[in-house]
Amino acid sequence: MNMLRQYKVPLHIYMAMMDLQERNERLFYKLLIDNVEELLPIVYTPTVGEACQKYGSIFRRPQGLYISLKEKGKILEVLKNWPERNIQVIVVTDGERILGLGDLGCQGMGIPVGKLSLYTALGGLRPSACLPITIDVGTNNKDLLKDEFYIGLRQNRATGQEYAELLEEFMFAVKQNYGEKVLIQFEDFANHNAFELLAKYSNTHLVFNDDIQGTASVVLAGLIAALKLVGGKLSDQKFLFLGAGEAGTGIAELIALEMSKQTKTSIEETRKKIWLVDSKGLIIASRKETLQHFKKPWAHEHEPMRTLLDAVKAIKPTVLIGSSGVGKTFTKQVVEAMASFNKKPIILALSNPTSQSECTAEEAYTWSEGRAIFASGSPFNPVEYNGKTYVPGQANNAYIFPGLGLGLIISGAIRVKDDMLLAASEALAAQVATENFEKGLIYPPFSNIRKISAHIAANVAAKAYELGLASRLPRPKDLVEYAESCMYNPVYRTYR
Ligand SMILES: O=C([O-])CC(=O)C(=O)O
Ligand SMILES: [Mg+2]
Repeated sequence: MNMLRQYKVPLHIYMAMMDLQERNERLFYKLLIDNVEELLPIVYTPTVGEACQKYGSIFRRPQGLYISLKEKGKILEVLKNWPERNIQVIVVTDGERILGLGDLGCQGMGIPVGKLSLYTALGGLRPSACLPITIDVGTNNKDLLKDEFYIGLRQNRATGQEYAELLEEFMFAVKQNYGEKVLIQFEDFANHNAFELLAKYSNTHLVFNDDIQGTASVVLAGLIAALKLVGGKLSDQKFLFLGAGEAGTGIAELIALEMSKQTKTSIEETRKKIWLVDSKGLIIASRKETLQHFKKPWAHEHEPMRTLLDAVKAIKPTVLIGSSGVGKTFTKQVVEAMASFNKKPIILALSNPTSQSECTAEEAYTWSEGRAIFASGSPFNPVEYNGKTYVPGQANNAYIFPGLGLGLIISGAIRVKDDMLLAASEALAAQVATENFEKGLIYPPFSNIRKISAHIAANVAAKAYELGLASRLPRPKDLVEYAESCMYNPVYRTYR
């Protein structure tokens, strides 16, 4: 840590950490686990975003497996080249929508690598059981295509049938090579592929999409916890989203599902409490014809509203959620409007990395006169306002996916179901302690994350058993204890 702390530039710490991961994996994980709050912003958002942008020029060794269009017909062989055999989790991207940074092509590899290091550090999966994969179908990023250090195929993205066939071959090669119980996490695919891949493979494979489902689960957990601060039930809230992509519609759907379960009303009914704004304004019934299919359920009757500010004023939401990938969109006027009709407005600026955050923590607290309950996708430091310290929470799927994955694996689950995401949310919300609430936090600190992950894993596993989707039998009695006993610990072995 002393050596790492000599670097003042976060990217340099990132590079030193990647070197350490290569040279002494156990020590890498020991540092990451013991200093999680300090190192998470390095190996994960926001620094990992910068690393992906510059990946070609900081490249040392391939840390994961690249599968390109050129390997079509040979994907199984390529998988067999990976030195580890007992893979339990794959995080795969095609690099088309890396965080809120757009198409970074093959340079998106930083994301599967970073996510999997959290699977180990936060969720306790063995490093050797984790496989980062980047599918290279080209990139439409003009700067990268011209960049002499670009590491991927120099062509525009393959689409349509060519794309679908490569992914189909990949999905079945994975199942053939690693079996039914390998978990495949889809990460940072563009909207048009993300929804389709998830729908296509969720009935044949153990898959989930972190941006759609992981984000949904973490936000729902934060909202359940936030109700302890604002009072009332989830169904008493009114939600407005800026951004109707994977995160926005994924969160909206999980909230609607939870409200529908709590109030025993239909999901069509509970969806009516949720409004979404996209780049064309408020999503309303008169736009239905031209909307992408994943936006259609949110097209309610309303007059057109062009801007977020107009929509906020008209809808008067109690919860405002930013998931558009576009920074600085929660302006002073927007936050002031939220604060004008809410005693405690809930404001979540989820877009990553920090540069894409809809507003900063300081802005949220200042513009709401310290009344906002604020959390963001990338971390912000505590803020002093009028002599009081406000600690913003980090509403990031990193709270959920390591524990969710651990729960799926220890139960031998063969499918992911929405009820498991709800179970994960409830477990996370239950981990927020009184002392966290007192600081305005709606998430527990990351310093306890391994304990939190064990609780999430236990709740998810319990749900898998309940649904008859768990194949590890008999069911362990105490699932929290069992989850903890399965977790990897980076300790040196004693020499004999
Ligand atoms: O990586 C993160 O910090 C969260 C995430 O999945 C994304 O922004 O795409
Ligand atoms: Mg992501």
